[in-house]
Amino acid sequence: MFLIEISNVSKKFSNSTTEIDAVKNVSLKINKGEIFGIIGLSGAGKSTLIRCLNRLEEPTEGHILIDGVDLINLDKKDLRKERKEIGMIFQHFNLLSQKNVYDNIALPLQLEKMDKAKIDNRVNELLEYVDLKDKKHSYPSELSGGQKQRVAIARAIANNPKILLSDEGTSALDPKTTKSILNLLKKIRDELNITIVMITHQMEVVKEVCDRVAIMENGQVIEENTVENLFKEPKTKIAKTFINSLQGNIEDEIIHPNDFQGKLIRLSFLGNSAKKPIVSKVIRNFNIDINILSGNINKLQSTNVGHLVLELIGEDEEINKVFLFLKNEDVHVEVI
Ligand SMILES: Nc1ncnc2c1ncn2[C@@H]1O[C@H](COP(=O)(O)OP(=O)(O)OP(=O)(O)O)[C@@H](O)[C@H]1O
Repeated sequence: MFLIEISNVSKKFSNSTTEIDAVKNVSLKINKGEIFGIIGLSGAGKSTLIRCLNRLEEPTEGHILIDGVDLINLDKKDLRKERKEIGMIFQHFNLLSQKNVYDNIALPLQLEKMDKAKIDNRVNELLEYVDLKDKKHSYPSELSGGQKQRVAIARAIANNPKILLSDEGTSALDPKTTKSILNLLKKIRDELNITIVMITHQMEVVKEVCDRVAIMENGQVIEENTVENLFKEPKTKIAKTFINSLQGNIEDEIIHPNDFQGKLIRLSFLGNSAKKPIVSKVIRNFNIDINILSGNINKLQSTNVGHLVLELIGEDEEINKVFLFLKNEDVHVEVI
């Protein structure tokens, strides 16, 4: 069984003059222990969708099942209970500025009416877990962005939820701090077995931690893929644009097929196929010339994905033989 089942969820915002379909008929299934990314450009509907997952936003249609329980059918009291299973972090941290780090983390435990000694134990344990023991008495204004997000994460997992939602949780952070927060999220998934759903507009985040990803555009999910396959064989144009936005993937901007006389191809290879001397084999076995135009490699959670853009110069018949050879070597070929 899936831990989260989003089925046919839509959300309309309307006022007297306009109607906006922020989320349109989205269905997704997320496994226990997964880190699932939802990526899309601004306005795609990501925030609205993730907020539907704990009913911070009421879906206009559809169902949200958490461990088989449909949140949509719950009354206020049962919803409050179910929400304890779903922690959430935000781009701007949403800490209480009047309370210090200790009290911010203690808050959800106090709401549970846990006794003081137990709260003290749990908060100290959480401070240790997120590596902020020395900031216990500091106020949010005295912390860096990364430290604030660590406090927010400790608060979000204080009640041992099954799920952690991240609404652009690293978008306000610099790349190094982003990495350390993503590592903390990975640790939370690995050690506490908390399922994480994160929305982001950064492909770096997806590449770094996600197992699977859904791409949203105009309120709809237009592609759902494992991160491996997304990098190897993106199905949609927007997925390709996101991948190309990563540092080093600038081929779209500099390589135009019209500028070359030969056939331009883009090879994608995963894991083992990345280790084979493909190019030299092609040159040795076929009567063609090769011009290497660009290459890069992306390190994903589980494997590496390499891309190589080549110009093949030779007879069509020979080039077709090369395509067949590459296919047999488990290399994906796209003619640009
Ligand atoms: N409370 C609201 N009332 C009216 N329209 C809204 C509301 N919240 C979101 N929208 C609209 O719904 C659409 C989707 O917005 P949403 O914030 O979900 O997108 P997003 O992908 O998260 O974008 P961003 O990354 O910029 O936050 C947008 O057109 C937005 O203007």
